[in-house]
Amino acid sequence: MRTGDQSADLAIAEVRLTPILIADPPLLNTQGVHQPYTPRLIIEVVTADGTTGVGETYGDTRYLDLAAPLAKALPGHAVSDLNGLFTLAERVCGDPAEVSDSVDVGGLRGVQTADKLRLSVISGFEVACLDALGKTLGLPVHALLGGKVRDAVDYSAYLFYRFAAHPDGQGEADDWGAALDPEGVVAQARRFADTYGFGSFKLKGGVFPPDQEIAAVRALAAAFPGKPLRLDPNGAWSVETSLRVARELGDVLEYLEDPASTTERMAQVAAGTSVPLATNMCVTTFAEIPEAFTRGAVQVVLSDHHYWGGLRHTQQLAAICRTYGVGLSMHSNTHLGISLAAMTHVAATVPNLDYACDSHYPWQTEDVITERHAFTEGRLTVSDAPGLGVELDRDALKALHRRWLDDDGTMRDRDDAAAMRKADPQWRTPSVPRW
Ligand SMILES: O=C([O-])C(=O)C[C@H](O)[C@@H](O)C(=O)[O-]
Ligand SMILES: [Mg+2]
Repeated sequence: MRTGDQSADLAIAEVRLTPILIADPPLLNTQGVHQPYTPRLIIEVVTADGTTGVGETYGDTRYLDLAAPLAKALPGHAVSDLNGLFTLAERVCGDPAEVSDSVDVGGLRGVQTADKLRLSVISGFEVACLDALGKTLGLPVHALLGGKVRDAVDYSAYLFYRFAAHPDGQGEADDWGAALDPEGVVAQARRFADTYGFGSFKLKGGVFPPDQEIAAVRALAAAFPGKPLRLDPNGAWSVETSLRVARELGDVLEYLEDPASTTERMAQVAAGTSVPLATNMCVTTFAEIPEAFTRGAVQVVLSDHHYWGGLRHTQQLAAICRTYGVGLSMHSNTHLGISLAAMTHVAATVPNLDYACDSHYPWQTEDVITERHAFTEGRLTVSDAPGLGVELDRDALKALHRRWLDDDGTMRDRDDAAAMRKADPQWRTPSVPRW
């Protein structure tokens, strides 16, 4: 690696795509339960003078299908030409075969569109290019994005109802036990607080009838007085139910996340409550912003560099939110340390990141980096090392890729409803509003 070399050859010589399967605990959401293993894609770009940058994104088949032509077209393209990366992707990626208007379970992030799939793929390449560029120039990614405005980024505990073990007995065992009632949720929160120092808590809801989830949030409020709390049923409730929950929990919620699906329903809920509404479902693209913001349907947007199209798009989203006086938080779903590094770099550059970011990372026991990120007092220190500041663990990558190769295809596309059918053969993705 040549650092600080202004005359380095930034042209991409090689791109490596490695699909992997990573262990995921039996976490519950409104669609079902997480699979024992979930797909991710690790992207490496190697410059002509041998610097390697790494990126990470979704690894389901439809993402792999778009990543392959982009990887093939990239050699010769400069890692510094990030605008050109988007143009190239539009030209070579084509339209994905399978796009539906159903909610994408790989992150429960609103409807699927061809653009969103493409942007999710580009984001992994953008991060890899920025990592390579930073390593070449001897600069951290946050410096390439304009510089950090904070030295540490706050994260929130991401609480889930969960089974003790996967219904089919597969997957990696852990010692968290089941969390299916308020006591279980509080015990989980306690462990998150003690181990990582998190000072705010989000409960993934939409799993049990609302009164049970209200009881769980009340129990959290009693156990952690004054701490910011969030509840996210992923659009499972009607407008009436959303308003009832907002009334009952208004005194303890920092925000209510996607209580109802669609901008229309969110606008109706927002009109009837002063509890801020957050979303990572009805505002997930720039095109969805005007209607939602002008109607006051959401007060907080959860950014996510994966599906917004990278770190620079996240900064653009932040600027629009600032303009409209809408708050900004950060969404997460099952991801590894490369993505957490990218999230932390961009979060460090956004002045109006008003809330602690979500991260699934504590639930992930496997990683492809040599040194895992460590939360202290619920925060991650922003790395000043060149690039992302992480190093790929090639042995781990190989082993997780081996798992992907050995899989018969059942785990290669995340399907929480199918995973739930192992426990309940009649289970179908619930239609919304569910309650
Ligand atoms: O709405 C959210 O915050 C998410 O969808 C985050 C995650 O994808 C989560 O719900 C999950 O993985 O079950
Ligand atoms: Mg959400």
